Amino acid sequence: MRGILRNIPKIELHCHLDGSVRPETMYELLLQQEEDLHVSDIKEFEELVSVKEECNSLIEYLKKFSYPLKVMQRKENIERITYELLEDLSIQNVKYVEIRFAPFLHMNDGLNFNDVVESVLKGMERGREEFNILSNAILICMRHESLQNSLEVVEYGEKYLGKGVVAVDLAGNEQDFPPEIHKEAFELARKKGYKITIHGGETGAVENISKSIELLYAERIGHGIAAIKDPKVMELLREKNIYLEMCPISNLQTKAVDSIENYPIRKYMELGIGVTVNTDNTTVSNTSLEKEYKLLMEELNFSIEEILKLIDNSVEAAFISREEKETLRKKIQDELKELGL
Ligand SMILES: O=c1[nH]cnc2c1ncn2[C@@H]1O[C@H](CO)[C@@H](O)[C@H]1O
Ligand SMILES: [Zn+2]
Repeated sequence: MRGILRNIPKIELHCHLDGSVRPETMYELLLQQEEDLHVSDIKEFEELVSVKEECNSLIEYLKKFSYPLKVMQRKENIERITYELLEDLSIQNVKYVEIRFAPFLHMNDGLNFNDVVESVLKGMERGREEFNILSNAILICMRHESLQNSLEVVEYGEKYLGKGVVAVDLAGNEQDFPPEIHKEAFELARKKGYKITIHGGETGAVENISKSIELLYAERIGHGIAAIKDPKVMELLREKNIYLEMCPISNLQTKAVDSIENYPIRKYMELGIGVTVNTDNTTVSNTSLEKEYKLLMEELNFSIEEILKLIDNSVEAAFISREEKETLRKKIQDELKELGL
């Protein structure tokens, strides 16, 4: 079974760039910057940059991003990290990925908004040329930042719409910063033609999901774990055909869910809610799509057909045109046929 999971063509819709930096690259760049790491080798460093069993909240999980963000303040590093992520994903047979990042987190040391976005887009372009992997970018507004900050993400990002940027997102500490703070920014994003996905009901209240849909115009929801608590919210997701970007391993680490047995994915599927499976952060969560699928098969008895259905859901939920979806679908089906699936 492992062989099959490794080889099947995959789609990734929820992947944070800063949470998915190769540890070796981070280590090399941190040493170059003469950062004091208090570790003696890469092995110890790897321990530092991903979460352990002891992680007991999203807030703790988010602390891990301080390492990658130290090195992601230079154009060449951002481009390289994007390019390397695409190389890693293409080796895992990921055909299409939406890469998300918060431009303002990369502006602490002299870069401006355009520098950051253009570096990611360059990395994406090189990745497409060399590894034949398609990608688009999602710009993140951070929940703890001001509304003004989110408005600027939307304003400054507009010129990249259709040139690699497709959507905006809201991420960060959900418990303390509800969606409505950023309402105006997402109203503006909708007017400007961005697609919208919002982290909601990850470790926060179930109302954050309905607020993200009704006030922030979310077309997809990141995680959506809390929906299980309210049949009305589940009905809203189903009726509006809003896909969930679920990330099982990350959700276990942040204690969004207490155990895999209680993971609501099957229930959602039975109710007709569109679900997709993603990694969230390959380095911080020390995961891959293969590991996520394997977990579902081993712990929740998913069949290979159900995994393929999840991948097809991701094609459907992707922020690309109908035509692009059909091309992607065809590519996937051709490969599956070759694999005898
Ligand atoms: O699962 C998550 N939930 C909420 N916020 C997250 C998650 N993963 C990463 N980030 C936040 O998004 C920023 C930009 O990528 C990261 O720096 C981190 O603060
Ligand atoms: Zn996320």
